[in-house]
Amino acid sequence: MKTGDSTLPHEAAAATVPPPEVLLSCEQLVIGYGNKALLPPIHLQVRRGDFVAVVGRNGSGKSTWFKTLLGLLAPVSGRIEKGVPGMRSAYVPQTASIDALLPVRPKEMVLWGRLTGWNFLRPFSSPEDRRVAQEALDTVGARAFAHRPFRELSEGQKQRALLARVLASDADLVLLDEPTAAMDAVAERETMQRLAALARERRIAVVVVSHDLAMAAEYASTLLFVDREAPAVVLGNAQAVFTHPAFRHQYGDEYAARLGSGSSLGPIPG
Ligand SMILES: Nc1ncnc2c1ncn2[C@@H]1O[C@H](COP(=O)(O)OP(=O)(O)OP(=O)(O)O)[C@@H](O)[C@H]1O
Repeated sequence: MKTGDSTLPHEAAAATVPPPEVLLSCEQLVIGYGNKALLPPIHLQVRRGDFVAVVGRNGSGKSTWFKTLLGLLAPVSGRIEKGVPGMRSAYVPQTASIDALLPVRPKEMVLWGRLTGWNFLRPFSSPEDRRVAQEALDTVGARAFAHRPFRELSEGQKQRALLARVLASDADLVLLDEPTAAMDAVAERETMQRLAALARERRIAVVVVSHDLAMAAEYASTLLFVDREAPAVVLGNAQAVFTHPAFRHQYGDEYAARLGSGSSLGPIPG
């Protein structure tokens, strides 16, 4: 069993500059069901400004890690620390899991993203809330369908609405489970660009599950590769992950090499 290097790139920065705050920390975290470990221990720190992409094949444990971070599933062992006091987190589930729940329109959904704690007692949103919500809807190109029922939207439109909610939420830490799965190629790239900009400019920590490895490599500062079969957890930059034996075993040497070289990618062989 292999555990990757847990040092994120900025940790190598000059010792005189204090590192950004840690917003999420997993200490030898073992995830699984019914006390049965799914993966080797996950050991990482996510700081302000980090953009971490979680990659791995279907059934490899990505959503299980998210569920554990959210407190929906108890860790088998190890610890999770959520950063600083008063920190706000936002979670964007895979679209399918909220479809039926919401007889609501994107406009309200995004506004509600601004409410937390005692704010729930405030019956009306403020002009500032409405301004921020509208700006978020515009940013993701959702203005045209902001007033339509959420459940009538296309999958890609739903994902845009969910992204607008994150933009409006002022969260410090954002966890997104396959936020671009139903988007067209242009929207997907725009979304990854926006998430990278959020991390960089607003100093938010972004953790995103993605099956688009080339896009993850291009925009994320760090990749977390999980592989239930090996089993393995590999943390590092794209180069380190794509050359790792466990990754090459799962995706094939040729495909991994093409990813590593950044050349144009065809479908995954096999
Ligand atoms: N409630 C559960 N009890 C037991 N095993 C489960 C449960 N939910 C999921 N699993 C198993 O845990 C493994 C990891 O599932 P998980 O949903 O974390 O994968 P994933 O990497 O998110 O996959 P995908 O890319 O398909 O979304 C799978 O083998 C799955 O069958």
